[in-house]
Amino acid sequence: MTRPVPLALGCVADDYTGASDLANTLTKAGLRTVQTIGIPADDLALGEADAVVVALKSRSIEPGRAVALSRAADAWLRGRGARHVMFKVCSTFDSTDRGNIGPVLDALRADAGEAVALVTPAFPETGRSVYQGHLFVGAVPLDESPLKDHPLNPMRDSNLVRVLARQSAAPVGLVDVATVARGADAVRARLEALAAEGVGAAIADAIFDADLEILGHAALAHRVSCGASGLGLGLARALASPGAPDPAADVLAEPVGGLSACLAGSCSRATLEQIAAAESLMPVLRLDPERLIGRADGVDAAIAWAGEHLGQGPVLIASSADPEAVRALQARHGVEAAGHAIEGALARLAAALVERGVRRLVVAGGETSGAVVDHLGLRAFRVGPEIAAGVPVLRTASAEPMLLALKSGNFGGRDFFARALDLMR
Ligand SMILES: Nc1ncnc2c1ncn2[C@@H]1O[C@H](COP(=O)(O)OP(=O)(O)O)[C@@H](O)[C@H]1O
Ligand SMILES: O=C(O)[C@@H](O)C(=O)COP(=O)(O)O
Repeated sequence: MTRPVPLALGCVADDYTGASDLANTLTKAGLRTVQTIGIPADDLALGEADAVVVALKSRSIEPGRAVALSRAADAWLRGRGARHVMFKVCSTFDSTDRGNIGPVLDALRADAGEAVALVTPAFPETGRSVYQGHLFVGAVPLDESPLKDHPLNPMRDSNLVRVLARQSAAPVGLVDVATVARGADAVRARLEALAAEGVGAAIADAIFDADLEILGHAALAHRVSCGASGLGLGLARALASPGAPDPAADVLAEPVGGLSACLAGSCSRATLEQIAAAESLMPVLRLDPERLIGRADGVDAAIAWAGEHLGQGPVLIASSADPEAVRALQARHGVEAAGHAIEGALARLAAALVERGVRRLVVAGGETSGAVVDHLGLRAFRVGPEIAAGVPVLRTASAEPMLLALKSGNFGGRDFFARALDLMR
């Protein structure tokens, strides 16, 4: 039996949309990338892959469980020859004081035998930049952005050195923009100096892609790093062979046919605008969340509604609501109970849609996508062309293939749903 080619890069992502965002970036930079859902079976045939992104649903679960899953994913990737593993977190650093970024990174760093790990959620293409350790979303600090109202992890502090320190065992330091501007050797030297002071993680400033290229080179001197797609870009550019053929080219070569539908559980501002824009293009059903929590009649009614419309073209079904309505619902049912119940309802709805012939499915929301993909039992995707920054078309590797788009709540322009459906044929 021939031995598989060692992976150039391994990645552990803390949610499914985040994983496909990273897989998109790696693919665009020329790495042949496979996204798996959960830790793959030992004998998964990867084909010709340079990178594997293992998608976990570990962002908002109990920290001990997130650590265990991430360590197992890391061990699988190391077993496939990955020398460097990047832990993919959200570009808006979604987490709470309990974690899970700090506890997972502490564990992966200890397993890798590293004293310090470089951390940056910067992703300039989507407006995320880090300056003096403060995360900006577009022109505003994180704590003034819509992320301050996230249903599961409201982000109320833009100073990431402070945010990560609250959830890490070791002190957290800073690699500032002036050091990054001096190049990869200066960044490596700064990391060594921080490690000598006992610092376990270093937030690195990055404003432009060029900064991330420097950080990617510097990070490869270590066995583990942590960041969002921007760091993936830096790592991929440092690893990809120049002039490699486009790895996304053949994913849409064969149409999958079938019906198409969109589901939205994201309450992010971008998604709310995209749903409003879709209303002039396709039938939109706005779910009453009270009928999804502890009851099944909301899902049954939505399935019946979809049955009437699906034959005529795509439909969109959304539980999404504005921050005030989200807070009111959470006050009545609890944050986690409300979130999980709605995710579960949308997942059951997705399964019913697939049963009725949907083969092209767009899902908005990270946790929502996780619930849907799990419920559908999908295990691995090939990564196709980009719909919008951070969102590729995914193709299942199954005998009866499906096309999916898993959209992070914050991503995409107003016309996202139309663009996705146009590409997914
Ligand atoms: N109307 C609603 N009220 C409260 N929570 C909701 C509502 N609709 C969806 N949710 C929950 O909000 C969370 C949105 O998270 P997610 O799907 O990750 O979206 P995003 O990518 O925007 O963060 C999910 O847990 C979802 O079930
Ligand atoms: O890095 C990002 O912003 C995304 O890849 C991501 O992880 C977003 O998370 P969700 O909004 O929960 O999809």
